[in-house]
Amino acid sequence: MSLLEVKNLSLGIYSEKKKRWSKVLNNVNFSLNQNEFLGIVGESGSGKTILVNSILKLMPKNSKLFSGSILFKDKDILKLSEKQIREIRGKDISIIFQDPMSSLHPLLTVKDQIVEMLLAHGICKKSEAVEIALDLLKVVKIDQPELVLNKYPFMLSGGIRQRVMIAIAISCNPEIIIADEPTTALDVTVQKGILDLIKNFKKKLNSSLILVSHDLGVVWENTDRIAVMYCGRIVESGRTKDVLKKPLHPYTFGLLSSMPKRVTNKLEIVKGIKGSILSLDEFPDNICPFLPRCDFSTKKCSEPLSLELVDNDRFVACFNKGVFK
Ligand SMILES: Nc1ncnc2c1ncn2[C@@H]1O[C@H](COP(=O)(O)OP(=O)(O)OP(=O)(O)O)[C@@H](O)[C@H]1O
Repeated sequence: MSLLEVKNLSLGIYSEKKKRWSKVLNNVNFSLNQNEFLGIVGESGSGKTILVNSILKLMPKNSKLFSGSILFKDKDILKLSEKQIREIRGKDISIIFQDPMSSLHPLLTVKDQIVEMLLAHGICKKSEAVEIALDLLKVVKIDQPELVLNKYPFMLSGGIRQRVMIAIAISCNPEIIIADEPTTALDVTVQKGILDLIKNFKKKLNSSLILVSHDLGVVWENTDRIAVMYCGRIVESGRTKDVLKKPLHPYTFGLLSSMPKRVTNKLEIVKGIKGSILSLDEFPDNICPFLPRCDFSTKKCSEPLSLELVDNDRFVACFNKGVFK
């Protein structure tokens, strides 16, 4: 059985301006197995953040669940009370946000933030907490951890802040760690160090990971399975290597063509995908939302479609699977 199962998840957000609901998640299905690393990719606005935040029941106030469930250890997270979900957050499922500055408490030292997490979940006695906080800073490879322990977030560099965020995320040894664009706010030299740390979760912590990124290279190198999102839907999923070596959905193919490749020391011209992502309420619910941008569409593409199993653990929502090969 899977560790986490997202079933038929549809979520709406109310727009005051338009005076109507937009479906930001549309019948999303995926699962996460024990010790598995799953990548979620897609353009900005495709629904990646809203999806992973839903796993911790952190949906925006102006949202409404239309359908679906998120099963973790036989419990539907979406049906838990605020008190019940608070017991799970950080302890069983933790999240590393894109911008550590906005997720760390600005008025608490690093020590206080880690200690608070450890004590809130009963991980250790008060007398042991500072020692454990120090060890955690060593685990995330922070130099001079004793000094960093007493600093406030604004006194630290972006890379160190993100390492502190990771220390907090792993402090309770959670079963699932969600990393939502964990390196986007950091410069390139720091990114690799953070990704190397995250890679180690698998061996050292035995945790499962959901890694959200718009960078296919990052997902390729760091995950076992991948789900490609477009307009609030998963359009293709499967083993990362299978999907990225032989994409079957034209959107995945387009994302891959948009990756810069170095060829004989010259930068190849990136092909990209024509047009831009639709606003979510612009398209009928069950019609392929990629249709207006697709170079391979046929008449059949204006008929309703859904995500179909095509091979071992490989799902695709397209009538013309792999037609561009
Ligand atoms: N609080 C909110 N109020 C209104 N609309 C929202 C809110 N949060 C998200 N949305 C909308 O939901 C859709 C999905 O947003 P989401 O942030 O999940 O996308 P994303 O794929 O994570 O994008 P990015 O890569 O830029 O973070 C977008 O159309 C976004 O404008």
